[in-house]
Amino acid sequence: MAAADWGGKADHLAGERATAQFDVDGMKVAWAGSRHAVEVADRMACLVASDPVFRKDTRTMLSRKELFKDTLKKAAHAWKRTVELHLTEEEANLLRLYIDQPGYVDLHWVMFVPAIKGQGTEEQQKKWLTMAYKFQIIGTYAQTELGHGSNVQGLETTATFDPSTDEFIMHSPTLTSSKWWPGGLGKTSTHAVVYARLITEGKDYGIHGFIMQLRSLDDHSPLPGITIGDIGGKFGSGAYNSMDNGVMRLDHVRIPRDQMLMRLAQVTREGKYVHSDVPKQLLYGTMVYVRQTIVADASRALSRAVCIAVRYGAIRKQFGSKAGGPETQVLNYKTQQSRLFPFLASAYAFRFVGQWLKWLYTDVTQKLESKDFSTLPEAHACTAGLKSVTTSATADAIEECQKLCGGHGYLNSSGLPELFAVNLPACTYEGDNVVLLLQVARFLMKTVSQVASGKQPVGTTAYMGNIQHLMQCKSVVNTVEDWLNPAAIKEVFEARALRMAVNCAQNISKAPSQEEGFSELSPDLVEAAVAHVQLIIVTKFIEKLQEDILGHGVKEQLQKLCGIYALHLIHKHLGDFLSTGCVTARQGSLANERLGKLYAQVRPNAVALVDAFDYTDHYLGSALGRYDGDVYSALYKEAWKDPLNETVVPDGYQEHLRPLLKQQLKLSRL
Ligand SMILES: CCCCCCCCCCCCCCC/C=C/C(=O)SCCNC(=O)CCNC(=O)[C@H](O)C(C)(C)COP(=O)(O)OP(=O)(O)OC[C@H]1O[C@@H](n2cnc3c(N)ncnc32)[C@H](O)[C@@H]1OP(=O)(O)O
Ligand SMILES: Cc1cc2nc3c(=O)[nH]c(=O)nc-3n(C[C@H](O)[C@H](O)[C@H](O)COP(=O)(O)OP(=O)(O)OC[C@H]3O[C@@H](n4cnc5c(N)ncnc54)[C@H](O)[C@@H]3O)c2cc1C
Repeated sequence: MAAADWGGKADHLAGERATAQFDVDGMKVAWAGSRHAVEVADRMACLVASDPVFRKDTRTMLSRKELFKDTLKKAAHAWKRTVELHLTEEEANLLRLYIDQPGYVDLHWVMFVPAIKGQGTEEQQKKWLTMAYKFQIIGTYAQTELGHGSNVQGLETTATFDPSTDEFIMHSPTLTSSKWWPGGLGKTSTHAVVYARLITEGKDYGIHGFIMQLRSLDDHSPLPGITIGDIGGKFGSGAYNSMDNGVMRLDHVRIPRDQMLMRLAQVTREGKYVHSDVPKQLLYGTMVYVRQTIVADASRALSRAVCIAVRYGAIRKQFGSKAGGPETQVLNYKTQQSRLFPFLASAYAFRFVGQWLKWLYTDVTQKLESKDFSTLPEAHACTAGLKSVTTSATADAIEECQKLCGGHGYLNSSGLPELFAVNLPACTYEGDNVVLLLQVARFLMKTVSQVASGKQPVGTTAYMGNIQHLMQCKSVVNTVEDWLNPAAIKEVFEARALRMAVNCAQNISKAPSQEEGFSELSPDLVEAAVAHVQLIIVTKFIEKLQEDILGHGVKEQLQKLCGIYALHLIHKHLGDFLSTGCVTARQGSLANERLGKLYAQVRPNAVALVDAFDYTDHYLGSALGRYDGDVYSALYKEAWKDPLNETVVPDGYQEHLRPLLKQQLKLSRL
């Protein structure tokens, strides 16, 4: 499909494609999840690529105002096309994805609507979602404040119930209580779910969600008592600057009582606070939902960076043989392979774990609907942990891909700077990654103590039940080939994760208090959480390989990638594996040897493995990652689009350059 917008010109990567040892179409299905998923993604990607309104090749050259207006134009056009073409929800989501420009619509669909769905009563859903689905209102998720983001319980905005009028008074009592960051709040949203401390009958009941109208639906001006604006430019050109992240202060703004989201708790007409029989953590349900979607975003972003670096690495040549032979493709350097192929493997690993996480989320949601809350802690730990590990790895990998592409990777036209700038904040939003890993660690410490008291753990912590074996087992690996055995790989990952968690639990128990111990050991706890999450990713990749995978050679390639993913982690975290006694130094070096062999086996398939991501040139947005590999013409062409090249002699020459040169010339003649 990527060839569709390539137009059948000379394929500089044809030789690379000819060496592939597997069926690329089959791999596309494995990556996308189903044949249907490939087809619908293709259709939506082509729809976007062929529509001039969705062009993005000069995006990084636009001023903030131009970029913002361009985002409004694209969002409105996307909605028009959605309605005209009667797109399904799945198609509309993909359309938004391939437009590839962060904007208010993301918050509307990904947070505002889910917050009302999860926390609103049926009546509230009917009222607000009806309008939201038709874009009669635009909503955002206003939780974070200038003074607090991670510590949600520390938010300061108040919602004080006034029984005399049956209203809540929404107020920002301090500067630090100003809402700060919500996407779309700055200039676009007409409504928001605002999180505030609920105060009734003189008592503070903590954080709850409220629907507020922010702007007039006639002229878009802020409603009385509401001060609102954009928080300013962000990292990188283009990138997340298309989003109007906002600041908002509330001055005793009144809203009707029925605009408190009342599924989890209610305030009666008399002002009595009533809590439903559901866990209060469901207040955080929207974040669980979004964290799950962010894992899929991470695999997509990583795969785009890898696609660019692999294709460019196959085109770029540096240095020849001493005998004056042809120059070497940089992708053939072993150092490039050992830096890049783990990212290729990680992209596939994150994709598959993201598909599993989506399943887990759906399963938990169904259980919650029938009032079974037992799997909520695990869902929280899995979404928090996977969001954290995949986004951190992705941001680091995109940065490394820039270096893998040398100087040209630093150009905006490579697509990498923008990709990095857009994905970097995923390490922070929806929960800072370290804060989230500490949540995972908290869950692990609880599980360890439950195991100690004889309770059998389930789900992703089931391995902890095998504590007798895993605390003392020694890896059976004795040859390089033994590292091909998934059971041997899984065992060392399980043993490492369990031993790190148990070590932490034992050390915490020596501290004066649980809280002090947790705080003192938090760096170790974060590492234990990472080990647990990496185990989940490795396990889900291995489980994926047990499914029916169609297409010649597809499963074999995935087996190699799974091996690379697991073994590169053993190599990278060898200190953990050695210090916990899970592998010996010799086994560690055998793993590294195996890794080198796997890189060599993947090399002839590398370009085809990134083709299987099925990205159009439009979506990839990279002169270096073009499907046809015609990199140099593209770089050359892109350079001339820069506004600096609009004139031969630059603006500023007469005022600043000419006088300087003339003066220096005069001085030299003296
Ligand atoms: C195909 C689709 C295409 C779509 C198009 C693509 C577009 C993609 C767009 C993507 C858009 C993304 C946009 C993102 C915009 C960003 C938005 C935001 O950032 S919103 C703000 C997010 N804020 C946070 O995440 C804050 C982080 N902080 C917290 O979550 C919490 O405060 C805390 C968990 C860190 C601490 O909370 P606290 O109440 O103090 O908790 P305790 O530690 O005491 O825990 C109490 C108890 O609760 C459990 N817990 C905590 N969180 C949860 C949860 N979420 N679910 C379930 N349970 C939870 C915790 O484990 C404790 O349990 P216990 O049993 O007591 O141990
Ligand atoms: C691009 C972007 C978009 C966003 N969109 C929205 C939005 O739409 N709506 C919304 O409500 N919010 C939004 N946010 C806010 C976001 O959710 C918060 O920034 C995030 O939750 C982190 O909180 P913080 O900024 O308070 O960081 P802080 O908590 O102040 O973190 C600062 C540092 O302290 C560390 N730290 C904090 N607590 C602990 C701890 N307990 N133990 C150890 N270390 C700790 C962190 O690791 C970090 O290194 C957005 C943020 C960004 C960057």
